[in-house]
Amino acid sequence: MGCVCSNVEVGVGVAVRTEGISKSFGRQNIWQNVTLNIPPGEISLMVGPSGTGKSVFLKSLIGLLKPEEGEIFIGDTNITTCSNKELYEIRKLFGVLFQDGALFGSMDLFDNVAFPLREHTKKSESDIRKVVMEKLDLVGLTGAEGKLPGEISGGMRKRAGLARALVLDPEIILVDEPDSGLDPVRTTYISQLFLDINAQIDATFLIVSHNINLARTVPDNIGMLFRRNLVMFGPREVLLTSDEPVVKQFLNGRMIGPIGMSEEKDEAQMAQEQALADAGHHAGGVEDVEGIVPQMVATPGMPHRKAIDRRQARVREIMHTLPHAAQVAIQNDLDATQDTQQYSTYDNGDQYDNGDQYDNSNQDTQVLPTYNEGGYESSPSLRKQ
Ligand SMILES: Nc1ncnc2c1ncn2[C@@H]1O[C@H](COP(=O)(O)OP(=O)(O)OP(=O)(O)O)[C@@H](O)[C@H]1O
Repeated sequence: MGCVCSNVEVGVGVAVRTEGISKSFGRQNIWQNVTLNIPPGEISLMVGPSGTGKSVFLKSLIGLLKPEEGEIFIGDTNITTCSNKELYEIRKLFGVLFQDGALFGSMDLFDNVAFPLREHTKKSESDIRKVVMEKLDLVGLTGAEGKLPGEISGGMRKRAGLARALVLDPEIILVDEPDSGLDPVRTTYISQLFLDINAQIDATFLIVSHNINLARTVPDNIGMLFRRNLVMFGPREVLLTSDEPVVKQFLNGRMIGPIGMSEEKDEAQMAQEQALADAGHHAGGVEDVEGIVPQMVATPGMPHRKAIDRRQARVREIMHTLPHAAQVAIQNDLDATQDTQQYSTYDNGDQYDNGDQYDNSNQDTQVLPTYNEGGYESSPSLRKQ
């Protein structure tokens, strides 16, 4: 397990793995049989309509909620069976940014950010000051340390929450809806911070969000929860080029598709909405975005984001298991990176003559690739409930 110290990085963030986990509250099943590997040191994003259990998933990963079935591994530790003492130690690997920053209203930003250091370390006050000021600087809040949470904007509160999430040098950073309550510009600023922090400390990120812009431009990997199942999890190119109706609908924010106002739609409602759209009624969203928009990069001057190299090596190995469109997008990206050593060039050249390597013929069962140790395996999705 790697360790990240204040200024010196000596390892990569920790891998997070779930094996067939299911969670219910009483008779309400939230999700079932969720198996995925979150690659260490990369930025992963979980999307899904409201109420699909994204926050419950995050809370399960740090042991705040316990799935009734399955196992969760943080590095090598199975947190579903480990002792409370071990769980306490494992939690120190995490930095968590909750939706509202979860700051103490009566403490100024300095004391809020210092809180975990005073609780969990024996650092002197002068060392605490050094760390707190460094983290406040990292999130652009130098000068605001004396303010109370009630005196600053929502965006600043989130950044203060992020500074607090960073003070114990986490190896895994969980972020719950970073965009909630933020305008699109501030959301992009905080997204830039995630990429910069990832470049600096190589921590594993899992962000939960329904923000389409963020999904398209920030993560290395994307997963989607829908109808109590993990529909897919894989490199960004897999979801961003997917023809899966629920994924396309979600990423374009349209009414047409399986997602309804309440969690799901029946066939009759889908047919009625399609008929309205065919008759010219605007189904919402923007025009379908086809293909991949460039991924954001770390701010110039930041260290090179090593997650890019690791992900490329990983994706190269399993490329032949991916859908054709994802292969094309990945190859374009690999070529662009080779040419420019940047991760931002977009070229839509079609380098594959056909999708032979990916057998997509089984349209009825809608099998989709889910990343697992060593590659992708097909997992049934959108099972009719
Ligand atoms: N502690 C709890 N006890 C009972 N039910 C809960 C608890 N926590 C969450 N739930 C229920 O689990 C479901 C999923 O909630 P969750 O907040 O994880 O969804 P979400 O996908 O994060 O939604 P949103 O995008 O709207 O934040 C909801 O129906 C919620 O009411």
